[in-house]
Amino acid sequence: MRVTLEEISVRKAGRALVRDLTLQAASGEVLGLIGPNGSGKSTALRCLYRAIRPSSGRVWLDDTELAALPLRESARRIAAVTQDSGADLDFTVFETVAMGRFPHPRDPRDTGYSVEALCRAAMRRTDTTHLVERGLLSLSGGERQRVMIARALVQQPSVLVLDEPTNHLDVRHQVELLSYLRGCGLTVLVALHDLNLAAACCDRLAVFHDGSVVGTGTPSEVLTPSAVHRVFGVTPAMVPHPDTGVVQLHYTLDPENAEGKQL
Ligand SMILES: Nc1ncnc2c1ncn2[C@@H]1O[C@H](COP(=O)(O)OP(=O)(O)OP(=O)(O)O)[C@@H](O)[C@H]1O
Repeated sequence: MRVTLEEISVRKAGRALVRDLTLQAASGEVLGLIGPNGSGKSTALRCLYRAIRPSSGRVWLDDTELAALPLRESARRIAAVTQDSGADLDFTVFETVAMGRFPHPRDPRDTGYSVEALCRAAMRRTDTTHLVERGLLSLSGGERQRVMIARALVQQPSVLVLDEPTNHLDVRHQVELLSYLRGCGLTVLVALHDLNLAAACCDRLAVFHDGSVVGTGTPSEVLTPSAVHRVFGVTPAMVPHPDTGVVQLHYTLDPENAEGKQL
Protein backbone atom coordinates (compact mmCIF):
# COMPACT_ATOMS: atom_id res chain seq x y z
CA MET A 1 0.00 0.00 0.00
CA ARG A 2 1.40 3.39 -1.05
CA VAL A 3 1.42 6.14 1.57
CA THR A 4 1.48 9.81 0.63
CA LEU A 5 1.62 12.84 2.87
CA GLU A 6 0.74 15.77 0.62
CA GLU A 7 1.64 19.31 1.65
CA ILE A 8 0.95 18.64 5.30
CA SER A 9 1.13 21.50 7.79
CA VAL A 10 0.44 21.21 11.51
CA ARG A 11 0.01 24.34 13.62
CA LYS A 12 -0.21 24.42 17.42
CA ALA A 13 -0.33 27.49 19.61
CA GLY A 14 0.31 29.77 16.63
CA ARG A 15 3.42 27.87 15.57
CA ALA A 16 3.99 25.54 12.59
CA LEU A 17 5.33 22.19 13.79
CA VAL A 18 5.61 20.96 10.21
CA ARG A 19 5.19 23.04 7.05
CA ASP A 20 4.06 21.96 3.56
CA LEU A 21 5.54 18.56 4.09
CA THR A 22 5.31 16.08 1.21
CA LEU A 23 6.47 12.51 1.59
CA GLN A 24 5.74 9.27 -0.21
CA ALA A 25 6.51 5.64 0.63
CA ALA A 26 5.94 3.16 -2.18
CA SER A 27 4.15 -0.09 -1.48
CA GLY A 28 6.52 -2.42 0.37
CA GLU A 29 9.17 0.27 0.82
CA VAL A 30 11.02 0.92 4.08
CA LEU A 31 11.21 4.71 4.40
CA GLY A 32 13.35 6.12 7.21
CA LEU A 33 12.61 9.50 8.76
CA ILE A 34 15.78 11.09 10.11
CA GLY A 35 16.51 14.54 11.49
CA PRO A 36 17.46 16.39 14.67
CA ASN A 37 15.31 16.55 17.80
CA GLY A 38 12.21 18.61 17.22
CA SER A 39 12.46 18.57 13.42
CA GLY A 40 8.94 17.19 12.95
CA LYS A 41 9.34 13.43 12.42
CA SER A 42 6.88 12.35 15.12
CA THR A 43 4.41 15.04 14.09
CA ALA A 44 4.41 13.75 10.51
CA LEU A 45 3.94 10.17 11.71
CA ARG A 46 1.11 11.23 14.07
CA CYS A 47 -0.78 12.63 11.07
CA LEU A 48 -0.46 9.22 9.44
CA TYR A 49 -1.74 7.17 12.37
CA ARG A 50 -4.38 9.84 13.07
CA ALA A 51 -3.27 10.94 16.51
CA ILE A 52 -3.45 14.50 15.18
CA ARG A 53 -5.30 16.09 12.32
CA PRO A 54 -3.19 18.22 9.98
CA SER A 55 -4.12 21.91 9.81
CA SER A 56 -3.85 21.62 6.02
CA GLY A 57 -2.81 19.02 3.47
CA ARG A 58 -3.90 15.44 2.89
CA VAL A 59 -2.79 11.92 3.67
CA TRP A 60 -3.44 9.18 1.13
CA LEU A 61 -3.39 5.38 1.32
CA ASP A 62 -3.04 4.44 -2.35
CA ASP A 63 -5.79 6.60 -3.90
CA THR A 64 -8.00 6.80 -0.78
CA GLU A 65 -7.86 9.86 1.39
CA LEU A 66 -7.20 8.81 4.99
CA ALA A 67 -9.63 11.36 6.43
CA ALA A 68 -12.47 9.71 4.48
CA LEU A 69 -11.94 6.35 6.21
CA PRO A 70 -13.62 5.45 9.51
CA LEU A 71 -11.00 5.23 12.28
CA ARG A 72 -11.46 1.49 12.67
CA GLU A 73 -10.92 0.97 8.96
CA SER A 74 -7.65 2.94 8.96
CA ALA A 75 -6.56 1.03 12.09
CA ARG A 76 -6.92 -2.19 10.10
CA ARG A 77 -4.49 -0.83 7.53
CA ILE A 78 -2.02 1.11 9.69
CA ALA A 79 -0.37 -0.09 12.89
CA ALA A 80 1.73 2.31 14.94
CA VAL A 81 4.37 1.76 17.59
CA THR A 82 4.99 5.12 19.23
CA GLN A 83 7.55 6.38 21.73
CA ASP A 84 5.10 6.14 24.63
CA SER A 85 3.03 3.12 23.48
CA GLY A 86 1.72 1.10 26.38
CA ALA A 87 3.25 3.27 29.08
CA ASP A 88 -0.05 3.43 30.96
CA LEU A 89 -1.68 0.08 30.13
CA ASP A 90 -2.27 -2.13 33.16
CA PHE A 91 -2.79 -5.41 31.25
CA THR A 92 -0.87 -8.63 30.86
CA VAL A 93 1.42 -9.04 27.90
CA PHE A 94 -0.95 -11.49 26.24
CA GLU A 95 -3.95 -9.18 26.68
CA THR A 96 -1.93 -6.30 25.27
CA VAL A 97 -0.78 -8.23 22.22
CA ALA A 98 -4.32 -9.53 21.60
CA MET A 99 -5.58 -5.91 21.55
CA GLY A 100 -3.97 -5.71 18.12
CA ARG A 101 -7.04 -7.59 16.81
CA PHE A 102 -9.39 -4.89 18.07
CA PRO A 103 -9.88 -3.13 14.69
CA HIS A 104 -10.76 -6.42 13.00
CA PRO A 105 -14.39 -7.59 13.06
CA ARG A 106 -14.77 -10.85 14.94
CA ASP A 107 -15.50 -13.82 12.73
CA PRO A 108 -18.28 -15.90 14.40
CA ARG A 109 -16.50 -19.08 13.27
CA ASP A 110 -13.38 -17.88 15.04
CA THR A 111 -12.87 -20.10 18.07
CA GLY A 112 -10.20 -17.86 19.48
CA TYR A 113 -7.55 -20.31 18.40
CA SER A 114 -6.47 -18.33 15.32
CA VAL A 115 -6.18 -15.13 17.34
CA GLU A 116 -4.15 -16.98 19.91
CA ALA A 117 -1.94 -18.49 17.18
CA LEU A 118 -1.37 -15.02 15.71
CA CYS A 119 -0.44 -13.64 19.11
CA ARG A 120 1.92 -16.53 19.83
CA ALA A 121 3.62 -16.07 16.43
CA ALA A 122 4.04 -12.32 17.03
CA MET A 123 5.43 -12.97 20.51
CA ARG A 124 7.90 -15.51 19.12
CA ARG A 125 9.03 -13.01 16.49
CA THR A 126 9.60 -10.30 19.10
CA ASP A 127 11.10 -12.65 21.70
CA THR A 128 8.37 -11.92 24.24
CA THR A 129 6.86 -15.40 24.71
CA HIS A 130 8.46 -15.80 28.14
CA LEU A 131 6.74 -12.60 29.29
CA VAL A 132 3.23 -13.73 28.36
CA GLU A 133 1.71 -13.66 31.89
CA ARG A 134 3.59 -10.58 33.08
CA GLY A 135 1.90 -7.25 33.66
CA LEU A 136 2.93 -4.63 31.12
CA LEU A 137 3.79 -2.12 33.83
CA SER A 138 6.36 -4.51 35.33
CA LEU A 139 8.43 -4.76 32.12
CA SER A 140 11.66 -3.01 31.27
CA GLY A 141 11.56 -0.33 28.56
CA GLY A 142 12.94 -2.68 25.90
CA GLU A 143 10.63 -5.57 26.85
CA ARG A 144 7.62 -3.26 26.67
CA GLN A 145 8.76 -1.92 23.32
CA ARG A 146 8.96 -5.46 21.93
CA VAL A 147 5.47 -6.24 23.26
CA MET A 148 4.09 -3.15 21.50
CA ILE A 149 5.74 -4.31 18.27
CA ALA A 150 4.08 -7.73 18.75
CA ARG A 151 0.72 -5.97 19.17
CA ALA A 152 1.31 -4.06 15.91
CA LEU A 153 2.12 -7.30 14.05
CA VAL A 154 -1.06 -8.97 15.34
CA GLN A 155 -2.96 -6.11 13.75
CA GLN A 156 -1.80 -7.51 10.35
CA PRO A 157 -1.56 -4.06 8.82
CA SER A 158 -0.42 -3.06 5.34
CA VAL A 159 1.46 -0.08 6.75
CA LEU A 160 3.69 -0.13 9.81
CA VAL A 161 4.59 3.17 11.49
CA LEU A 162 7.34 3.10 14.08
CA ASP A 163 8.62 6.10 16.03
CA GLU A 164 12.09 5.38 17.38
CA PRO A 165 11.43 1.64 17.81
CA THR A 166 15.01 0.82 18.75
CA ASN A 167 15.55 3.41 21.47
CA HIS A 168 15.20 0.93 24.37
CA LEU A 169 16.41 -2.19 22.58
CA ASP A 170 19.71 -3.95 23.14
CA VAL A 171 21.82 -4.49 20.06
CA ARG A 172 20.56 -8.00 19.34
CA HIS A 173 16.93 -6.92 19.42
CA GLN A 174 17.74 -3.83 17.32
CA VAL A 175 19.30 -6.00 14.63
CA GLU A 176 16.44 -8.52 14.77
CA LEU A 177 13.76 -5.83 14.52
CA LEU A 178 15.37 -3.95 11.66
CA SER A 179 16.13 -7.19 9.80
CA TYR A 180 12.45 -8.05 10.13
CA LEU A 181 11.40 -4.62 8.84
CA ARG A 182 13.66 -5.03 5.80
CA GLY A 183 12.13 -8.34 4.84
CA CYS A 184 8.50 -8.04 5.95
CA GLY A 185 7.07 -6.72 2.67
CA LEU A 186 4.92 -4.12 4.44
CA THR A 187 5.15 -0.42 3.75
CA VAL A 188 7.20 0.83 6.69
CA LEU A 189 7.71 4.41 7.87
CA VAL A 190 10.22 4.47 10.69
CA ALA A 191 11.77 7.40 12.55
CA LEU A 192 15.32 6.57 13.61
CA HIS A 193 18.06 8.57 15.30
CA ASP A 194 20.81 6.05 14.61
CA LEU A 195 21.92 6.97 11.09
CA ASN A 196 23.90 3.76 10.66
CA LEU A 197 20.89 1.61 11.48
CA ALA A 198 18.76 3.82 9.22
CA ALA A 199 21.24 3.36 6.36
CA ALA A 200 21.32 -0.42 6.90
CA CYS A 201 17.57 -0.89 7.18
CA CYS A 202 15.89 1.64 4.88
CA ASP A 203 15.39 1.69 1.12
CA ARG A 204 15.17 5.48 1.22
CA LEU A 205 15.57 8.20 3.82
CA ALA A 206 13.67 11.47 4.25
CA VAL A 207 15.70 14.13 6.01
CA PHE A 208 13.74 16.44 8.32
CA HIS A 209 14.98 19.87 9.32
CA ASP A 210 13.01 22.54 11.10
CA GLY A 211 9.57 21.12 10.22
CA SER A 212 10.28 20.40 6.56
CA VAL A 213 11.69 17.57 4.49
CA VAL A 214 14.95 18.89 3.04
CA GLY A 215 16.02 15.80 1.12
CA THR A 216 14.99 12.29 0.16
CA GLY A 217 16.95 9.51 -1.48
CA THR A 218 18.82 6.31 -0.90
CA PRO A 219 21.08 6.28 2.18
CA SER A 220 24.20 6.94 0.09
CA GLU A 221 22.51 9.80 -1.77
CA VAL A 222 21.31 11.47 1.42
CA LEU A 223 24.05 10.74 3.94
CA THR A 224 26.88 12.84 2.55
CA PRO A 225 29.28 14.56 4.98
CA SER A 226 28.10 18.02 3.92
CA ALA A 227 24.39 17.15 4.23
CA VAL A 228 24.91 15.56 7.65
CA HIS A 229 26.86 18.61 8.75
CA ARG A 230 24.20 21.00 7.44
CA VAL A 231 21.33 19.22 9.20
CA PHE A 232 22.92 17.73 12.32
CA GLY A 233 25.89 20.05 12.88
CA VAL A 234 28.47 17.25 13.03
CA THR A 235 30.96 16.13 10.40
CA PRO A 236 31.26 12.35 10.28
CA ALA A 237 33.77 10.23 8.43
CA MET A 238 32.04 7.96 5.92
CA VAL A 239 33.11 4.42 5.16
CA PRO A 240 31.32 1.67 3.27
CA HIS A 241 30.26 -1.34 5.33
CA PRO A 242 32.85 -4.06 4.55
CA ASP A 243 30.20 -6.68 3.71
CA THR A 244 27.23 -4.75 2.32
CA GLY A 245 28.86 -1.58 0.99
CA VAL A 246 26.17 0.49 2.72
CA VAL A 247 27.44 3.85 3.96
CA GLN A 248 28.42 3.96 7.65
CA LEU A 249 29.18 7.08 9.68
CA HIS A 250 31.94 7.47 12.24
CA TYR A 251 32.13 10.39 14.62
CA THR A 252 35.19 11.88 16.29
CA LEU A 253 34.62 13.01 19.86
CA ASP A 254 36.25 16.39 20.35
CA PRO A 255 36.10 17.87 23.88
CA GLU A 256 36.98 21.29 22.39
CA ASN A 257 33.72 21.15 20.51
CA ALA A 258 31.63 20.72 23.63
CA GLU A 259 33.05 23.72 25.46
CA GLY A 260 30.50 26.41 25.98
CA LYS A 261 27.83 24.44 24.13
CA GLN A 262 24.58 23.55 25.77
CA LEU A 263 23.43 19.97 25.52
N1 LIG B 1 1.36 19.42 21.19
C1 LIG B 1 2.36 20.27 20.89
N2 LIG B 1 2.26 21.58 21.20
C2 LIG B 1 3.26 22.44 20.90
N3 LIG B 1 4.41 22.05 20.28
C3 LIG B 1 4.56 20.78 19.98
C4 LIG B 1 3.55 19.80 20.25
N4 LIG B 1 3.99 18.60 19.80
C5 LIG B 1 5.22 18.81 19.29
N5 LIG B 1 5.56 20.10 19.39
C6 LIG B 1 6.81 20.72 18.90
O1 LIG B 1 6.88 20.46 17.52
C7 LIG B 1 8.23 20.28 17.11
C8 LIG B 1 8.37 18.98 16.37
O2 LIG B 1 8.21 17.93 17.32
P1 LIG B 1 8.32 16.40 16.89
O3 LIG B 1 8.01 15.59 18.11
O4 LIG B 1 7.53 16.16 15.68
O5 LIG B 1 9.88 16.31 16.53
P2 LIG B 1 10.78 15.02 16.28
O6 LIG B 1 11.55 15.28 15.03
O7 LIG B 1 9.98 13.78 16.31
O8 LIG B 1 11.75 15.10 17.53
P3 LIG B 1 12.54 13.97 18.39
O9 LIG B 1 13.65 13.49 17.49
O10 LIG B 1 13.07 14.75 19.55
O11 LIG B 1 11.58 12.89 18.78
C9 LIG B 1 9.07 20.37 18.39
O12 LIG B 1 9.60 21.66 18.48
C10 LIG B 1 8.06 20.12 19.50
O13 LIG B 1 8.44 20.78 20.70
